[in-house]
Amino acid sequence: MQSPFRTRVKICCISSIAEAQTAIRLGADALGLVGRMPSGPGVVSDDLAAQVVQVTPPPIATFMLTSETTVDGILAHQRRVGANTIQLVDAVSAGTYTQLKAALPSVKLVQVIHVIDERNIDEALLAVQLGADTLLLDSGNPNLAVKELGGTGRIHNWQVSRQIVEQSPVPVFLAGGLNSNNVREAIDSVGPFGLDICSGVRTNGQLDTQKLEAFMRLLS
Ligand SMILES: O=C(O)c1ccccc1N[C@@H]1O[C@H](COP(=O)(O)O)[C@@H](O)[C@H]1O
Repeated sequence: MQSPFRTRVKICCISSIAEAQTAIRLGADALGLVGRMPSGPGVVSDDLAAQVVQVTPPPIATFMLTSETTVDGILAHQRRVGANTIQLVDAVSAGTYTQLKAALPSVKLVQVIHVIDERNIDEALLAVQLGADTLLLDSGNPNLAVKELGGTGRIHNWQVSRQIVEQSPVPVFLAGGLNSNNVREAIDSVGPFGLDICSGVRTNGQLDTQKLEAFMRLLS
């Protein structure tokens, strides 16, 4: 899929209504709300996530990040939060996308691929075949004893990510360690549809307006 005229931006780890409003004011296309995770700095309660969803106007998308892997667990999480997009940060079994779409026809499904090596290309294309609406390439490691499913602040192998972008029939977001120092190189080398950022626009865990403004100015 070709890049849009302006690379889209999802601001993740939203931790208050005020942060959501700041992100929207500065140009975010989507907000990320991190549910319960085995590790990572961005987790918020389902109650807060639901409040942010309630105050977010169209056309801004609300991405609920879930580490649930069963259909029932994912549906229960979505019912608590009400987001219009579900970001699956862990691998799910083959029939999951079809069952989620049947239960939630208007909710979009984003599959995260943690890019480690070229084997992730097949994993990404299979997720699309099975029903993922969008891919998001991040830098976690689901093979660790305590899984890392995102929020690492690290970049990954962007050459593999580029190959996924070139072969994917659906939009691809790039995540993992992005900031205003590397965002231009990320866009030029990977050519993603969108970018997804958490730690790179924060200071001491709080959304930093100056960092976010600097980041947004560098997009094309
Ligand atoms: O932020 C977290 O705590 C988190 C935990 C588990 C899964 C995803 C998480 N956040 C996502 O990770 C990406 C990358 O973060 P960073 O920019 O490298 O800090 C972020 O965009 C969120 O989508």
